[in-house]
Amino acid sequence: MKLALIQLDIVFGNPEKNKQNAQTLIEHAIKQSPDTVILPELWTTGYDLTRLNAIADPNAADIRAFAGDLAKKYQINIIAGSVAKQKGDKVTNTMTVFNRKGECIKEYSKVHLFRLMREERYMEAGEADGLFSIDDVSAAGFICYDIRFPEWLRRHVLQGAKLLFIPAEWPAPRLDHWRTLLTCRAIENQAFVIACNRAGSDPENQFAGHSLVISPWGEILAEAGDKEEILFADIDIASIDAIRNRIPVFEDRRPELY
Ligand SMILES: NC(=O)CCC(=O)C(=O)O
Repeated sequence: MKLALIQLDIVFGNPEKNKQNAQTLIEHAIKQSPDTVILPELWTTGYDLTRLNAIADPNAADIRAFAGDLAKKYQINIIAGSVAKQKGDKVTNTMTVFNRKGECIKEYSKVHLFRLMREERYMEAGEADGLFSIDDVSAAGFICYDIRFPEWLRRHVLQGAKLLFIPAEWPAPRLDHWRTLLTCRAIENQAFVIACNRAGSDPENQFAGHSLVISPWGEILAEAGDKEEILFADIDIASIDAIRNRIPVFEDRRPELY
C-alpha cells in the first residue's frame, strides 16, 4: 500500500484557504499514484477554538463533500484527518475516512481531549471506537493525544486493526515524546503506525512536523522534516504476520493477570 501523508502548514481559523492548500497538495501527491492519503488533525481550522461557532463544520457536511469528491475522482482512500464537527450545540474533534468510491466509511471522534491546549473547554469527547477497513485491511484511527493511552490502541489491535492512522497537531517541544510514543505503539502492537502531523505555528504553538510511518518492527520507514511537505511511504502488509509469527506477543499475553 502506497501512502501519502499531507503534512500541511495550517492557516489559523481559515477553512477555505486550508481546503485550497490541501487540494493542491493532494493533487500533487496523486502524480505518485498513492493508494491512501492522510491529513492532519483539525486541519481546516487549526486550534482556533474560541471561534468554533463560526468556523466548525456543521454535521461534517463540508469535509464529506470535499474529501468524498477527491476520493471518488482519484479513486483513492482518504483518511481525512480530523475537523471540528458541529452537531447541535456540541463540537467534536472528528476524523472521517473515505473509500475509493468516495463513500464516508467511518467517523471517529477523539476520545482523549488535551487540556494543555484547552480542548476540553470547547469540545466534547467521543465515546466510540475507531475501527474501519481500507482495501480489505483492518485499520483504526486515533487522534494525537490518544497515542498516550496504550490500552485504547491495544483494544483496537485485539479487534484486528493492523494499520494505526494518527492525524495530529503535536507541538515541537515534545517531538521526543512523539517519536518515542509512536515507535512504542508500533512495536508493542506489531502494527504499522502512520502518523500525519501538521507543520508551522499558531498564536500559541510551534508544531513539530516529523510525520512518521513506522513498521511493526519499530523501524522508521519514512519521516518528514519540520516544514510543509508530502511524505510518501510504501508498506508491506504481509510483513505484519511474519513479525507476529516471529515474536508471538498475542499468543503469549496473560490477560488473566492484567
Ligand atoms: N493536539 C494534541 O492532542 C496534542 C497532544 C500533545 O501535544 C501531547 O503532548 O500529548
